[in-house]
Amino acid sequence: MEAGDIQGEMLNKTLVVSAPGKVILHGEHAVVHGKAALAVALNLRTFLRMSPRDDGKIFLQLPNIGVKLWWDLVQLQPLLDAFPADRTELKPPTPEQLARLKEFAGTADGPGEIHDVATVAFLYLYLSIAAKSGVLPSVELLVWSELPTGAGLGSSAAYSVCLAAALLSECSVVGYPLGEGQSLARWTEEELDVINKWAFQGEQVIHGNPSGVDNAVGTWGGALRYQSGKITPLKRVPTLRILLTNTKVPRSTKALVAGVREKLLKFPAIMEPVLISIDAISRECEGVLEAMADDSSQGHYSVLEELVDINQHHLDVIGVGHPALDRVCQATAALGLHSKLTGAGGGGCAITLLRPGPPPI
Ligand SMILES: Nc1ncnc2c1ncn2[C@@H]1O[C@H](COP(=O)(O)OP(=O)(O)OP(=O)(O)O)[C@@H](O)[C@H]1O
Ligand SMILES: C[C@@](O)(CCO)CC(=O)[O-]
Ligand SMILES: [Mg+2]
Repeated sequence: MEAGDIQGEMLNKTLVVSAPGKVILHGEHAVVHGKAALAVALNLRTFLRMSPRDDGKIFLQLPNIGVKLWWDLVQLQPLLDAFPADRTELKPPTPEQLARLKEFAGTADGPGEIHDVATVAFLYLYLSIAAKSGVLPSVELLVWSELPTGAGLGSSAAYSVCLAAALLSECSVVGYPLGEGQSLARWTEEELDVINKWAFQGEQVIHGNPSGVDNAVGTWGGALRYQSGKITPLKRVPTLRILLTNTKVPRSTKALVAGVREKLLKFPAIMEPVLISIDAISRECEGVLEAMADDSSQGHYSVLEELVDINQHHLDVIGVGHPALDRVCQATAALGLHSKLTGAGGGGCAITLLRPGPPPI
């Protein structure tokens, strides 16, 4: 996996930002309930291009989901009263704010799907960030991704990270990343922290109750352990070869996360031990990866493969499996390989751990 992080580049007043998707090795869903997850940045990215306009309009083009919308800024002005300018610390989006934005999104001009949650996430970040300066910038934004949307690879997080970085730069909350003569740059650690916190807001609009692991990887890149907001970069990680299989079964992370919460409330004594076990799998895997950094003997792979199998069974128990994912697990098992779902599950992508050397197919 190629380490990734947000990159920004200025091309004659046009800002281009990109952020990586992610794969969760272990810990999905458990991480929403305070357990540890291990995640790595993918070499597939989301790109955002923002250019200034001088006609008092704002354009939003989201070709991956067929959205093409524009508004006159005077239409957005009345919404600002729902976005306090003196916002000192980041609070979750309020139901009232989201209701007003969903209603407003219905008034946009343009042929695209106007109710997608991505439009609402954009409006939420745009108004929240612009409210700090009170000036609504007239810009056009195009967001395009290499990532399949809704497939467990962190597409919503990469989308939110790009939006946050671009809008925070436009409103001078963070700097423009590029210095004189530079063609590619990243923001400072402090600025990345601000971008990550705002990206989490975007995830809250899209996901409802995200843990923050996805936007953390989209912001910081590389490989990391994430637990309850604490980001620990994994410094010594061996190169792992991982096969990604997209079942192409559509699903909603928000609905899957809500389903696990319901099950946890219904069967706490049954579900909590499963989440604790997933936490232990994440920690065990981290230890093995550290050991592999010095010694990539095959023995370590056997342990990693066992952890993949145990985690996949736990994910079935908490209700986020899918027959299509089972088929991937069975097909790879027939070749002596080990697979698990990645991300929210219920369809989407599975990961298969490959050993060094030629694949068995
Ligand atoms: N490139 C994009 N352009 C516009 N909207 C996007 C884009 N990528 C993701 N989204 C938004 O994110 C939603 C998918 O988010 P969801 O969290 O369900 O899937 P995911 O992030 O791909 O998977 P996971 O959260 O399991 O990693 C899409 O329906 C859309 O609203
Ligand atoms: C399912 C989940 O754990 C990972 C989704 O990629 C949700 C989250 O942590 O926000
Ligand atoms: Mg997502």
